[in-house]
Amino acid sequence: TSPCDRPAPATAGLSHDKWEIDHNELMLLEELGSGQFGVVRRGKWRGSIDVAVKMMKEGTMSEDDFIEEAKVMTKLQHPNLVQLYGVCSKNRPIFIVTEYMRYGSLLNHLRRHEQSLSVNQGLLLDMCIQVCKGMAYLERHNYIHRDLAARNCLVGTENIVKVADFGLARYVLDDQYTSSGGSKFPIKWAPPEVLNYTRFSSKSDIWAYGVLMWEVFTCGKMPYGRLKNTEVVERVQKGLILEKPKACYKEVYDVMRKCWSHLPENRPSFKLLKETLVNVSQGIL
Ligand SMILES: CNC(=O)Nc1cc(-c2cccc(-n3cnc4cc(C(C)(C)C)ccc4c3=O)c2C)cn(C)c1=O
Repeated sequence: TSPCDRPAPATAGLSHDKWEIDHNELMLLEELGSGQFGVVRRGKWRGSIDVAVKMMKEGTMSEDDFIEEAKVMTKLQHPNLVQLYGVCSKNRPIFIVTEYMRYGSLLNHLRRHEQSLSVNQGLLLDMCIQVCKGMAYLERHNYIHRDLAARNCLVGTENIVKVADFGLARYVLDDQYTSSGGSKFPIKWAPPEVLNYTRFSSKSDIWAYGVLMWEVFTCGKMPYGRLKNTEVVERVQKGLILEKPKACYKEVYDVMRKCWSHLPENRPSFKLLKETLVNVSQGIL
């Protein structure tokens, strides 16, 4: 009998994993910048969908572990999370294909629009609430970001803010980034238990979220100014915290301070934080 009249094997089509993207369906456009894993470009997927494509530089990522994790990450879907569409893992370098955010990193956005943003605390608080919603979703799914900061959030149209690159820190091969003594380790966003034991948890994400709130209400200042990492470690371990930003309601600063409770168990959950911040925004605005 000819192959065409034999029934297709039951596995036909399943072998093409839905998180695998055919690179022939991608059209690469301008470069957006480069991050921990190398160059990122804007692109079009299937002719019309705007995407960002990370082109993994050799030796920057433990690729096989990541490709395994990608199956889980594509299932994390929320309006305030930058969506992972899939990976092109059949060739090297591998591509990570995500949703495209038109206005780039939140940190650059804050710095660029300081004049108009510094007098609009309602908008600043709304940005913080959007990040909190995305993080509350990750918390519900027991997913830890490990590098939450304004630089790792992205801005879209209508002041939409989304959390990016959640969980990717686990696949970075650069010791300067992964070890707490390294030059690229995000010391200024780390709580005592991470500085001392690199113990990451949703409660360490909460500490980082408090620093992100401080970044938002200072329109992108560097936390602890020009202090060296060693000086920041000393201060944090002694219980010293970031001072209240000038243009920041006391109720908002009180929320930041709760995120910086020395003991992880004394910090709020993202679920509770969201309710608190929404109440604060209704109360003061
Ligand atoms: C104008 N619009 C845009 O530029 N839009 C966009 C810019 C980027 C972009 C461009 C260059 C570098 C990076 N970047 C930055 N930090 C990173 C940090 C990490 C960790 C592991 C250290 C957390 C991993 C990857 C990256 C990374 O790829 C990004 C996110 C990504 N997306 C989705 C956009 O919509």
